[in-house]
Amino acid sequence: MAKTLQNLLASVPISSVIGNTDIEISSIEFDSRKVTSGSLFVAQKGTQVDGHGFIPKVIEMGAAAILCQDLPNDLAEGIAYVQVADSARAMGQMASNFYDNPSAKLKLVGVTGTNGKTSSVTLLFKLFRQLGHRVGLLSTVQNQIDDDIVPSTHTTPDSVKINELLAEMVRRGCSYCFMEVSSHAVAQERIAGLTFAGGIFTNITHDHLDFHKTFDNYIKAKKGFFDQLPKTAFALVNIDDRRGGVMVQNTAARKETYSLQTVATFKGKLIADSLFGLQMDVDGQEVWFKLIGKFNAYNLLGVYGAAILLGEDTEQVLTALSAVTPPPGRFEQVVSPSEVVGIVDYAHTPDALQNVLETINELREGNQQVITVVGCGGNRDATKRPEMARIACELSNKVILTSDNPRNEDPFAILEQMQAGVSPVDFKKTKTIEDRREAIRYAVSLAQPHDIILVAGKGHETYQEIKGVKHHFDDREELRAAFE
Ligand SMILES: CC(=O)N[C@H]1[C@@H](OP(=O)(O)OP(=O)(O)OC[C@H]2O[C@@H](n3ccc(=O)[nH]c3=O)[C@H](O)[C@@H]2O)O[C@H](CO)[C@@H](O)[C@@H]1O[C@H](C)C(=O)N[C@@H](C)C(=O)N[C@H](CCC(=O)O)C(=O)O
Ligand SMILES: Nc1ncnc2c1ncn2[C@@H]1O[C@H](COP(=O)(O)OP(=O)(O)OP(=O)(O)O)[C@@H](O)[C@H]1O
Ligand SMILES: N[C@H](CCC[C@H](N)C(=O)O)C(=O)O
Ligand SMILES: [Mg+2]
Repeated sequence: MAKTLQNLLASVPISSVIGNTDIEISSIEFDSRKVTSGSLFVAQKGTQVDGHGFIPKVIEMGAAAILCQDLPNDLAEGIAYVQVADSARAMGQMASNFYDNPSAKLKLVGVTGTNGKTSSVTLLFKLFRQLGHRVGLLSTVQNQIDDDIVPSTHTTPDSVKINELLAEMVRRGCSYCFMEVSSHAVAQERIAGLTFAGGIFTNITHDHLDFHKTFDNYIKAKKGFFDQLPKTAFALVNIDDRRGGVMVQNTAARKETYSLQTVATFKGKLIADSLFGLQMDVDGQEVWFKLIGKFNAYNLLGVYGAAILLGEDTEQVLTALSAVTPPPGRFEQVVSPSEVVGIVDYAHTPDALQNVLETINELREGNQQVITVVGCGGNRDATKRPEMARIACELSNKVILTSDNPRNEDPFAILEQMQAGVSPVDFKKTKTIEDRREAIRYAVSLAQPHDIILVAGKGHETYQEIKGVKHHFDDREELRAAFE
């Protein structure tokens, strides 16, 4: 189909059009800096600036058309203007049209929830490859098209990027794509216009209140994903989460559930959990998995359920899934020569930190001490800071509070907010060392053979972001170096 503005507007609700829509569009851009000759520029109202202010500039740069919510007072000659109620939403549909609706040409499954998205989509990706399919992946750690890795900048990319990647997946013969759907992505309409074959809900707990303001808004954003699923899709929810039912109350999709506690479409039971893996009963069959912790029992069960709903065979799914390894930076172990167990984990929310520390406490022997190194990100939800420090103290023998991507905030101010969550009794077990490298070295200096050091919050990340600059930093490398 020719990429004319007219064609790109198929299924887009329009308020008004000025100018000729029978023109070729070379690209869709929402960032003025990327506009070239023939681009459609999408003006969006962001959290920092209003993209409408760049309209005169992009016309100078050669834009052929403008998609906007507010028409400018001065209209330029020879430019097409399309006014819509929500430019981000319209852009999603237009991006799908631009790339010939790739999401409808493969089976696209989205995973949403506060924790477990990366873990679940990575398990699905590895599982479906094991089952012999060509698969795509959109995740926090990386995007992947069959064998090729495409670096990831967001948990969920913008709608143009999503469609570009999906189109490439289709071109390369992928029949499935598993993607993370963040709450930001739903709220900012990054998934508008996509055709999903299924959606999975893992859980919802405290995070991102800086962006969504209230927990209710955050729930609504996640629920928004299920509200827009078509009736041909499945909506698979963790029914053990209090909000599992609410998520799917207004969905047109087929509702399915998974649980470790109650009656559900997919029922599991945790039999044993150790530092080497999990033993579970899944729909009446006993299976060993290579992942650790009860939270991963949930991820595995959701993944298993989705695979069955996508038409795979139970036996084959369980056999393949039992061999799958976790994504990088999720309970990743780095063991020292004296057998101090370092664990690098991406727990960056109170719930994740609690889960991972509870898991460690359940698995440790009586004489193993738990030393936790943790920080909280700058320019992110500040309410989780005291909570995470409190949880770290409650569940560890020693806690070192440190920095985790301070971004544009003062790292010491973040640390003070963390310290506010430490009770007077716990104060003597904490130490604050702003420099993360020093913090990790100090933790290692305290550890006796067989002790456990949890380094939480950065997982797979290979940088420390300070004032807009990403400095190379990798918790796993730091642990290895400190162990030497
Ligand atoms: C808070 C947030 O989500 N911000 C995203 C948002 O930026 P924004 O609303 O602040 O944009 P803005 O700077 O105000 O600009 C408004 C508009 O003007 C345009 N502009 C701006 C400047 C210019 O010179 N020319 C121009 O045209 C911008 O492209 C934009 O369209 O839209 C941008 C373009 O799509 C995103 O890159 C940006 O992500 C930032 C980098 C970010 O850090 N986002 C994080 C919080 C995020 O999205 N995280 C989630 C979930 C994390 C998780 O839990 O896994 C994710 O999905 O990654
Ligand atoms: N199902 C789960 N429930 C609770 N905690 C989990 C679950 N799965 C993983 N975790 C914990 O949360 C951390 C992050 O997991 P994961 O990266 O899968 O989540 P995510 O939802 O992709 O996070 P993000 O929002 O940053 O993309 C893990 O390192 C682990 O500590
Ligand atoms: N995707 C999440 C990850 C946070 C990871 C943590 N290391 C931090 O920087 O806060 C976010 O952007 O909020
Ligand atoms: Mg993720």
